[in-house]
Amino acid sequence: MIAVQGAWALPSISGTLPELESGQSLKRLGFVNVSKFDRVRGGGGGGGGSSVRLLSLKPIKAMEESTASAVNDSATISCKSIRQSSTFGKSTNVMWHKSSVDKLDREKLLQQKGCVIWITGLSGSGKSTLACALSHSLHSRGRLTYILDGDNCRHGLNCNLSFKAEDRAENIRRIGEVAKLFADAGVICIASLISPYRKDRDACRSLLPEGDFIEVFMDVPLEVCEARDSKGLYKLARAGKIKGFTGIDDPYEPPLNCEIVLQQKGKNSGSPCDLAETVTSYLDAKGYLQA
Ligand SMILES: Nc1ncnc2c1ncn2[C@@H]1O[C@H](COP(=O)(O)OS(=O)(=O)O)[C@@H](OP(=O)(O)O)[C@H]1O
Ligand SMILES: Nc1ncnc2c1ncn2[C@@H]1O[C@H](COP(=O)(O)OP(=O)(O)O)[C@@H](O)[C@H]1O
Repeated sequence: MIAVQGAWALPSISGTLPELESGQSLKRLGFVNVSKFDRVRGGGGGGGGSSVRLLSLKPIKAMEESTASAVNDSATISCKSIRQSSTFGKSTNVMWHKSSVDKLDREKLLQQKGCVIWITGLSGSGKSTLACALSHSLHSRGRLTYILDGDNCRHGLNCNLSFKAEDRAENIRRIGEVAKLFADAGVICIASLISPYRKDRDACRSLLPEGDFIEVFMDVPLEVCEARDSKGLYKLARAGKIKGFTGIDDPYEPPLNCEIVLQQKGKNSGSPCDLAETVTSYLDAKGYLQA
């Protein structure tokens, strides 16, 4: 059992050996890099087990100093903030805070590399189905994934956005930013949304380090998507009951140079599991399935 009091003020962190001695549990909590502890015997438990405590940690105030840290021998907790404030869009006087636990630490813990798999294509091209098959396949191999589905995100995060071009752009920008956070967390993030405009997808790509944005194009002809029409939306669009439907009276710009193209032209052009396997093999070959 580990007890940690207060997120910024950490008067004591205690636990039992060998949990704490290995540092694993604390690392999992994301607070400290620990190599040495003060040991406290007994403590009224009667079980004779050792317990370990980090003593004399000073409270950290994140905003006050450029580097706030609490040191006890070799145990250090730190939170660095860049002193110079900046402006981002409408956010003025904002500062970046850097934690002592970084992406590499999290990737080591998860034994994988965080990245974004961006699945783009027409409605009905199989984006959501591939996202689910891929997530299932990776999960069964012990890899942590998370799906950001366009349809699903429009139920909450993006419920104030329509399908006009600037709202689609904002939808994609937000999902791109969230996907970036997931990748930074070490997660294999699967974003599945039409994302019809090249420049919006490229903007999301530019948020990530080289190689970490893997664009997957569901290359499925409109006729095939329309024949599937699993939600009946093409029928409504053809009847003029939905305006600005992608592929009917709204544009879709296919990628020019993406990492993976999944073509489904004929009837037997690959089951969702086959398609997921293609993506998994790519991730494996590029080293994303190990730390
Ligand atoms: N006008 C119009 N055009 C396209 N799609 C429409 C539209 N209106 C509603 N829908 C439904 O919304 C889903 C697409 O949402 P996305 O967030 O992926 O779209 S976008 O990336 O912002 O273009 C899409 O889901 P998928 O079929 O899974 O692609 C549709 O169910
Ligand atoms: N690889 C595939 N082969 C044949 N049918 C598929 C495949 N992937 C998806 N489908 C079917 O196509 C329809 C649309 O799939 P869906 O994943 O909802 O597409 P999207 O998310 O792009 O709108 C569903 O009925 C689904 O069962």
